[in-house]
Amino acid sequence: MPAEEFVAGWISGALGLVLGHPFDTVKVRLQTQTTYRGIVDCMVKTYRHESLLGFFKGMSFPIASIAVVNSVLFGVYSNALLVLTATSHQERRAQPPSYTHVFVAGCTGGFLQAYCLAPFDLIKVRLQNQTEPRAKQPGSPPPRYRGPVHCAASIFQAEGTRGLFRGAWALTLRDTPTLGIYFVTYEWLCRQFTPDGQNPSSGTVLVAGGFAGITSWVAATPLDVIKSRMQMAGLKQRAYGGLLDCMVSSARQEGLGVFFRGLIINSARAFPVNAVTFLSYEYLLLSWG
Ligand SMILES: CN(C)C(=N)NCCC[C@H](N)C(=O)O
Repeated sequence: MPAEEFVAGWISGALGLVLGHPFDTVKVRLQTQTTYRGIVDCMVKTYRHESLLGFFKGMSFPIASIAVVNSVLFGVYSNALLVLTATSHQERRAQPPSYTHVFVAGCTGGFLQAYCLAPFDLIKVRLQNQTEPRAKQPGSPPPRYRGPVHCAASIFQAEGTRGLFRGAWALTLRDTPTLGIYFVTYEWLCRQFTPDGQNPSSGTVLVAGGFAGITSWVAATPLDVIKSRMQMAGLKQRAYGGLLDCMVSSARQEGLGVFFRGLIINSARAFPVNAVTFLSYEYLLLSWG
């Protein structure tokens, strides 16, 4: 099993993650809290109340976890294509796989990464939703979680391993098809702008990666909202009876627009994050031969 894809996936994912985390914090807050009037209001309030550091809450854990998550995604995707088409990453420009194979390999990568991602994502969302300033201010209550390890330990103590996988179902449903869409969009755009048999230029990779990110996140947003709400359930809002109950009661209370909360910020974040992720992934694999 070629291992370079796993390492390239890890490094490229980490670069994309740092770039996109401030957008991600605003998105999670808009999806799970009703105190903000929109993106700008959320950004202004976060900055005033918590300074620039507020945008980077909950980032240390994803940085550590991206080693697992993105390397599983890209490593499984590439190795699934190897099984399906008997071609290595280097051979795939000369013998491009069919879009069906790309979709199936993407879904497989998405499905497996979702299970690795679930506990890390839960902790990230819980920490991002703590709006208390970092520096202790007189009269303000201390945040519920002191950091990622404390957050993980508290959830584990209260609810056991199952608690750490809260929202995992919604996450799997979100990521399995949308990662198929992600890789198909990337491949399709690369092929449109690249002569047969050649490697795509850096510009093509940036644009194709960016649009792959946007397309997949547009498709993922409805389940992303549900996933974030289920992860927060039981803390501030009421616990839901399951995924369907969360969907129905969110739609009843807030209208169908609720499924598109965070869509704009998700898309704005997705372009630079995935442009950088794919560019560094392709570059690393090319330079390792
Ligand atoms: C629609 N979904 C779930 C994705 N496209 N997932 C791939 C993640 C890529 C990058 N780390 C990001 O966070 O955008």
